[in-house]
Amino acid sequence: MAINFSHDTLGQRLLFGSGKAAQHLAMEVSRLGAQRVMLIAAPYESQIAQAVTQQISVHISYQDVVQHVPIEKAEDARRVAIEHEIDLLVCVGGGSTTGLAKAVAMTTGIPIIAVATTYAGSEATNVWGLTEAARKTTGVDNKVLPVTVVYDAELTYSLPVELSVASGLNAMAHCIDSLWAPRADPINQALAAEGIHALASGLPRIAENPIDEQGREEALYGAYLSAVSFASAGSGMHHKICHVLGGTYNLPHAQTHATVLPYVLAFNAPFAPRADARIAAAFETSTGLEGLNRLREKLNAPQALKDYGFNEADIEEAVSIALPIIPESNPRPVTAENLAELLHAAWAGTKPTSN
Ligand SMILES: NC(=O)C1=CN([C@@H]2O[C@H](COP(=O)(O)OP(=O)(O)OC[C@H]3O[C@@H](n4cnc5c(N)ncnc54)[C@H](O)[C@@H]3O)[C@@H](O)[C@H]2O)C=CC1
Ligand SMILES: O=C(O)/C=C\C(=O)CC(=O)O
Repeated sequence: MAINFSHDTLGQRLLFGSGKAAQHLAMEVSRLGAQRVMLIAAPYESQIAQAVTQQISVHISYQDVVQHVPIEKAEDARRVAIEHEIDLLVCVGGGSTTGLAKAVAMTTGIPIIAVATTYAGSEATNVWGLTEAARKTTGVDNKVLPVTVVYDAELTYSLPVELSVASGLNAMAHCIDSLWAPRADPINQALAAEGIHALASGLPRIAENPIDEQGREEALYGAYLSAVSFASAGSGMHHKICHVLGGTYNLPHAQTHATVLPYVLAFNAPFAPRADARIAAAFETSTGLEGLNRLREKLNAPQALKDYGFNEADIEEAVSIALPIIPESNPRPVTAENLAELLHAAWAGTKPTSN
């Protein structure tokens, strides 16, 4: 078969090493010649942030982080950065913290160093997200891509197992959705497949022992691959559904991804045999869904959207918001009926099966 595609690779430095975050961060701050650092870290992440920034000088610390980046929070952080003439943003935390740093970078152009402490992967994408009037908007802008990412598995030891599992499955969703997303190509598909493999290996080790260094390192490695493939391939059907659930109904991000993913895989797999074969190979199972379901059982993964605050009565509205934004690249035609059926199943937590 002829090989014919175009692919953009984003430029970013990655420093990966357990126990080395403080040293790596100091090295990067000095390399960039930054004088006025704004540290962004949520209250839960402040202990980690304190340890990681001990070798650098922080001009101001900012903690007002809210998931899905409400516009008024973004505007306040931008104001603070401008008032303090900040020349470098250092964010230490999960996707919400990185998301706030990105919102500041988007309008000010201030560079970011991201020290990631979950598996959301925002640190490795040029995708921003903002929520205004109960609608989440996402966009792409290279200004928001952190110049450097620092990964240190030890910083993730404190992430509770339940959140590690949900966040790891958010990364898994980046990989799986990338296989049929609008800009899917052989390069991002290869990264996605390796990401699935790494996450499937690392996450069960974490569920068994949250301070398992190998498991934590594999999960971070998988998260990075997942984010690079997602940034390159774009948002597929799965991400569009989850953005509506997160932005409009304020559902928790990682748990929502973890719950919806098997339903989207079950929905698309019969219409995407090559993607399914790739997912199955990465899981070393006979179908992708078998691999994902087995992993989810091992991890005791989130099961039903009703457990995370989604109301059955909101399904119709969610369908009407999500349907127009589902990409045409989706392998299976999506209708109001089959999307409502998918959301009903995800709401109730019935076993995801292909038909
Ligand atoms: N722009 C992009 O490419 C992406 C953006 N996102 C965005 O990221 C947000 C979700 O990020 P998540 O990381 O799932 O959640 P999060 O950043 O909201 O973190 C969840 C909770 O875990 C705590 N936490 C983080 N790291 C910890 C650690 N090591 N130990 C103990 N507690 C820790 C946080 O303080 C928070 O309370 C959403 O707003 C989502 O839209 C997610 C993926 C990609
Ligand atoms: O849904 C995801 O995991 C990926 C992208 C976003 O969440 C976009 C954002 O809101 O920053």
